[in-house]
Amino acid sequence: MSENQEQKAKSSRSLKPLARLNPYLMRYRRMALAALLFLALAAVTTLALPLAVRRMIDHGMASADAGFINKYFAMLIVLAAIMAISSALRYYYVITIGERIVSDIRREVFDHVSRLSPAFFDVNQSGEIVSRLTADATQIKSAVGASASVALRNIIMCFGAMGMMIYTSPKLSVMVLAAIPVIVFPLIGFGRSVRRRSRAAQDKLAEAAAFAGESIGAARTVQAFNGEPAASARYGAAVEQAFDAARVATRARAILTGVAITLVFGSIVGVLWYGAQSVLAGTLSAGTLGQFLLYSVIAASSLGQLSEVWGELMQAGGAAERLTELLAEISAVRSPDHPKPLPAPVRGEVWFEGVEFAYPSRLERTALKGLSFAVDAGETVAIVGPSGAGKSTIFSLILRFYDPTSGRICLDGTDLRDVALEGLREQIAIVPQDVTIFSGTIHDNIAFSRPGASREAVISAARAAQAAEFIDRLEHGYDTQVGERGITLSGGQRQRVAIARAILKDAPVLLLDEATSALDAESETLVQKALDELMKSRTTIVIAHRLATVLKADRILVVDDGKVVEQGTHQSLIQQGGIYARLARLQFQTGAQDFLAEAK
Ligand SMILES: Nc1ncnc2c1ncn2[C@@H]1O[C@H](COP(=O)(O)OP(=O)(O)OP(=O)(O)O)[C@@H](O)[C@H]1O
Repeated sequence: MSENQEQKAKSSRSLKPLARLNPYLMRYRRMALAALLFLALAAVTTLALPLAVRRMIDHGMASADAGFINKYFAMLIVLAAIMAISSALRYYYVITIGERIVSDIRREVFDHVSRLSPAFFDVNQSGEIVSRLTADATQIKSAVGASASVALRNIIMCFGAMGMMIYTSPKLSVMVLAAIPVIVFPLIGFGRSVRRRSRAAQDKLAEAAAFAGESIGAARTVQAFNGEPAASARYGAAVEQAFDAARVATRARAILTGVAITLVFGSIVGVLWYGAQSVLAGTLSAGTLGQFLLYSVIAASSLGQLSEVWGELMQAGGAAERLTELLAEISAVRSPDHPKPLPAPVRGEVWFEGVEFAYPSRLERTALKGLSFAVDAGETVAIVGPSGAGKSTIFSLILRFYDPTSGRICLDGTDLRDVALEGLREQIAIVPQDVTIFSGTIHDNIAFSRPGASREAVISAARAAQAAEFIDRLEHGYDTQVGERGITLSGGQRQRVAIARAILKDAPVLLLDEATSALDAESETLVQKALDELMKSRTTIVIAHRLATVLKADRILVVDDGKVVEQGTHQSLIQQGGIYARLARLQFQTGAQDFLAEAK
């Protein structure tokens, strides 16, 4: 067991994690109080019933007084009505609070997780997080909504009935009370082990869900490699593991229930036998024994129900623990408490000064090793270098997905760590290699970079990005559904949507990761035209894969093994005959060879 798991196991031996739900409950104080009030009212009316029964047996029936019996039956009806109304209201308030709290938790966890820095997502599977949002949240809902109220009602009933038992017959009660430790201690022990096992089952389920999400998301790749049997086997094994864990948890709960009922009813039967002897001996009235009997049945069934929901509450404790763990996760990258303002408007100078960086998930390998360069406002700089040199890492650091281990990165002379995160990212537009298209309309996808943008603004960005023409040809134009639940766009179309997004954002700094996949000649021309438009009059840093791009750049930075190893224009670098010349020959293929031929 890893240290982390051990810690989790240790902390999962109590109901304490449920206390983490308190702040949420406090938000709905009034509703909670109302629920508590009706809960108590329903319990008290239930507890009043046996009193009526005794009086009826001892007075009404013994003396065959019809008027007395009628009066009592009328009272019973009133009691039943109070019980019915208060039970209905309790149900309404309790379930509503449960739903409300879980909606709040879901929103908060999602808000929090979506703001965590990418370092978190490097080591956590997205499917597992989604499973926590759905399965764990649902468990909390049933706990807060149902189990907690059942538990509370039964605690009130149990104590109330026990009090009334003592009032009815102290002697019989002493015997019952003596049996209680025998009943309660084993239950507590069992309850703990149930909770531990439930957490294990939920963990296994989350693992299975994570794998399913990954595999279904990559269905094409899986099918292309005939990977379905392997994926099915892996998912099947994960589901079976989850089942095994759930069965172990269920077995523990079943034993818990059985043991509880045996202990409780065994003790009651023993005590009643003694009571029956007392009635025969004339030391106890039949009505009193009846009353005692009813109270002990109420106390026992409350205990029985309590032991059942106890397990559920423990499960919910596990779920609350897992969700609050997510909420306690602190983002590695945060806005400073007192952010420095950036100049308005931002000019767009980007400096790297002796930047060292290792990914938090791979600290042993330094990705950037003292990287320094400066990009002037409005300049276009192309970054080239072999695979794994650290080019994408540079982009991640400019966007402040991670902070450098040492050295600093500045925008217009201000260290990125001193600037508000949102303010920084407002100044940067990115066109990534793999464009994410969200499910929604084309309009929404372009306006993603500027929510609330007008239709005119979106259309003009699409025009500038050479995307308007293909959008106009779609059946519903800008309102066409794309992404997961809509049509699929081609590689070139996706890129132009991404460029339109960047044009609409109109930020002073542009990060452009050129697609490596070859587009057909027509798309290529269109994408190039769109990019030319986008790069106009702003600082552009481009991870270049095309000859046309490096030729147009004001300067080329050659990055290798986390450092800038050469700088200059295409021509000067070719003449140096270093890494760039070699890369250019390989990377830019025929285009470069033509160029080299021309240069000679
Ligand atoms: N999220 C990550 N976590 C851990 N290591 C990473 C992560 N992303 C990249 N790396 C590692 O950091 C190094 C630099 O990667 P980077 O993606 O910056 O290279 P690149 O020059 O962009 O390569 P390519 O041209 O192939 O995209 C590589 O060794 C890579 O394995």
